Amino acid sequence: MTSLLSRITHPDLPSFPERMIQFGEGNFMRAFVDWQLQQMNNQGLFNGSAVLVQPIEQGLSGLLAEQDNLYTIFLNGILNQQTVNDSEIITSISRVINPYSQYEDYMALAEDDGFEFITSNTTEAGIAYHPEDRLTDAPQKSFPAKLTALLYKRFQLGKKGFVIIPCELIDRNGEKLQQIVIQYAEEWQLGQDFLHWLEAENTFCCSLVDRIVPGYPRDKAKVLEAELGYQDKIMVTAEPFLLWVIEGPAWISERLPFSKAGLNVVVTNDMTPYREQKVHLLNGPHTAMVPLALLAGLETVEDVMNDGDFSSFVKQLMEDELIPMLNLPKESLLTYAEAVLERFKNPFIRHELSSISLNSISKFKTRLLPVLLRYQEVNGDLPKLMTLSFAALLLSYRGDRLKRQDSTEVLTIFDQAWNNPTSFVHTILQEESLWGQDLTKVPDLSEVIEFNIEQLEQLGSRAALQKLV
Ligand SMILES: NC(=O)c1ccc[n+]([C@@H]2O[C@H](COP(=O)([O-])OP(=O)(O)OC[C@H]3O[C@@H](n4cnc5c(N)ncnc54)[C@H](O)[C@@H]3O)[C@@H](O)[C@H]2O)c1
Ligand SMILES: O=P(O)(O)OC[C@@H](O)[C@@H](O)[C@H](O)[C@H](O)CO
Repeated sequence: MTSLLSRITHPDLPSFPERMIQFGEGNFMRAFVDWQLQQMNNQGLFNGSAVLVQPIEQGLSGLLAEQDNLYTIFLNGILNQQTVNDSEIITSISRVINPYSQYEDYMALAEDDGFEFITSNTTEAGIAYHPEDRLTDAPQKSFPAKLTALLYKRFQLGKKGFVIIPCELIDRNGEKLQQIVIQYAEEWQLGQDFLHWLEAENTFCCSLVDRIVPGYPRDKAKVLEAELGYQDKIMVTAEPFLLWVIEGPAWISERLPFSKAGLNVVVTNDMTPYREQKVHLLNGPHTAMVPLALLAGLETVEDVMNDGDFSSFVKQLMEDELIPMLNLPKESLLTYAEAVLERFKNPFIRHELSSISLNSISKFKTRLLPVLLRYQEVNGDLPKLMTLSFAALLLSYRGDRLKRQDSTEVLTIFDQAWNNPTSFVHTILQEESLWGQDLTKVPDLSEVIEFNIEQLEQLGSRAALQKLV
């Protein structure tokens, strides 16, 4: 039996002073932010580590502590025409605090002048306002409430603020986080001076992240451990490609010298085009392929890309239905789309369709629906491939075919609608809490979805798709 990765098995690994507070210890943050800190440290450009704060009660703090906060990252794929198959032990996390059992340690972070940066990824659900949160809770439930309590203590101690860069995949994440912090400050009556300090001493940035991180390599962990010669319960796999767009002042690039370290980080005063491109041309096709491919029995993004019918679907969806609707230079969209197709084909990582399917309804709403509606407005008819995927999504949410992974609220809406099969499509499309509007008002949409569901049921997903590609 090999030993668990730790500073005992690897006594010569370096440590760095704490400079960043990071909310979120999930796969993505460890393969994205902490990996980038490591690259800057490797080049002597940052000399810093992150303290991780576990945002919810259950998480990886125990496993990270068991491994002295070390873990291995595997980068596998093709970058700039070169095959990359690298592994590295990440040493840029100093410790992990679980505020549910270590609230005092958490609040003590406010006392340390060494901290300059705050980052986060608490999923799309994390940047939310919970009215029941109070300053006196230990800890508060929501991430923004926890952050407000920490910032307030920092202010009371008369210390400088932070550069705050959330990575959650929601639009205008930095502004949204700032708004909720201000809402708590007002609700908790923390005073005008604190509100002024928040504004003057802190820089909230919006950011957009891009790196495919399938996470723990369940299928080959044992083989990898045998190769490494140690056990690692929190190893993480990712693609080599990375993009971080940070909307904020130019001086951020000096204090966080990502670009100097050769990392693909853009600091800009307008991240909108980058977001449009990524959310609609990468996340959109992911979300569109999932229900059709799962119904056809495929398991991974790579399976989709190696399948003639399904890869044609993805390519045509991008070229015929998504790109023409995006308000960006066509050439750059085509170049981006080509790069995304290459990334989807990555033969070295196993990106499970079932993991992408989590919360597919809200993903469809943000990643595809705006483009579908724009297409209808511009062309006066509906996009064929997107509506087939939409039909497959509704079919897969009936609960009689695929395992669904979504909130109880969403699943209850579908279960209730399916109690009356004849009105199922109408009831679901009408549900404004799912789509932000009544979709039965979109010309022809109900009929097209009804027709596509029939096709999918009668012919199966592959044959229904073959009629269109
Ligand atoms: N995996 C990828 O390829 C990838 C790429 C870009 C962005 N992302 C985004 O990153 C997010 C996390 O992905 P991951 O792969 O690290 O998942 P993960 O399950 O490994 O980590 C999830 C993290 O979010 C926290 N969290 C979960 N629910 C929360 C809640 N309700 N409130 C506060 N915190 C909560 C958890 O504590 C954990 O730190 C996802 O929302 C995803 O959209 C993922
Ligand atoms: O991470 P999710 O579940 O929000 O979405 C699934 C994928 O579309 C997503 O993880 C992409 O791989 C990622 O956004 C690429 O940067």
